[in-house]
Amino acid sequence: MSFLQPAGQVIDLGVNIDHIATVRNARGTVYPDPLRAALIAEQAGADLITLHLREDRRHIKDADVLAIRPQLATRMNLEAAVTQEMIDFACKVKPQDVCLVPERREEVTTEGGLDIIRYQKEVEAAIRQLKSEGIRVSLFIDADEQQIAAAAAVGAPVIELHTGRYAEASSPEEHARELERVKAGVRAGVKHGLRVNAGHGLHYTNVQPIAAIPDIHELNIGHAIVAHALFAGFENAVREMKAIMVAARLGVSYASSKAGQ
Ligand SMILES: CC(=O)[C@@H](O)[C@H](O)COP(=O)(O)O
Ligand SMILES: NCC(=O)COP(=O)(O)O
Repeated sequence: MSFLQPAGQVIDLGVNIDHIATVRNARGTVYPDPLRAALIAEQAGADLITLHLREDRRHIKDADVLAIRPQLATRMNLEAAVTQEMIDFACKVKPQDVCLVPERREEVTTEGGLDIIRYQKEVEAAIRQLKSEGIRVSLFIDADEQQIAAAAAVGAPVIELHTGRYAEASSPEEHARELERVKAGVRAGVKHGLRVNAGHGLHYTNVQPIAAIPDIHELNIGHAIVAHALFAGFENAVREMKAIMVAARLGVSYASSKAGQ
């Protein structure tokens, strides 16, 4: 599903389900299930499902990617580091999109964009291999004119601009400066004939100016949605647990909604 904006432009929402797996892995349980989250997200209007198979497997696992891929009605955007292991795995799974991202084991989250100039050879080889499997490749980069030009030069059809600095801006001046940087990045991407997406750190209160940029095709958002879901659904979750307990004590049946699985 896509949303028509007043200007007649369409923007897609990619729901990143990484942090469903973070909650699951914190207890080593099988719930909450990222597949279930992906299917609910699609029903709620997500245009694609994004998931990041980190090298340390801190959230999404190989088995999640394999289970989710055939179940999606929309498309899968698999985020992966530029390593031979990840590229081979992606070629096996064959998601519609692969977004190549930088990775540092010790980082809490993806801190910046992939340096296409520094890793030109590796990125070119990865794009070649992924393209040969019919996978569209996106490069997760900073809104930097030189990186954008390099992304076009290595043959990527899509870039995703890292909006982390925009999202973390701590003053109105910095916010305005970072928004302008993203806008300039979008213009540069369009000039180079690239499809431009964006994401990272976007929230219910900062997404509006980014979503309003007409040439952005897609926003990938995860952490804020998962965090908001906790409170949007918390009341029902408590109510349902209490109802199950009371029904059990009274010996009456209660149809549980498989809550939390
Ligand atoms: C590349 C990117 O921006 C997303 O993968 C996001 O980083 C969510 O995953 P992490 O929280 O593991 O970084
Ligand atoms: N590529 C960005 C993404 O998938 C979502 O990042 P975040 O919303 O979890 O920060």
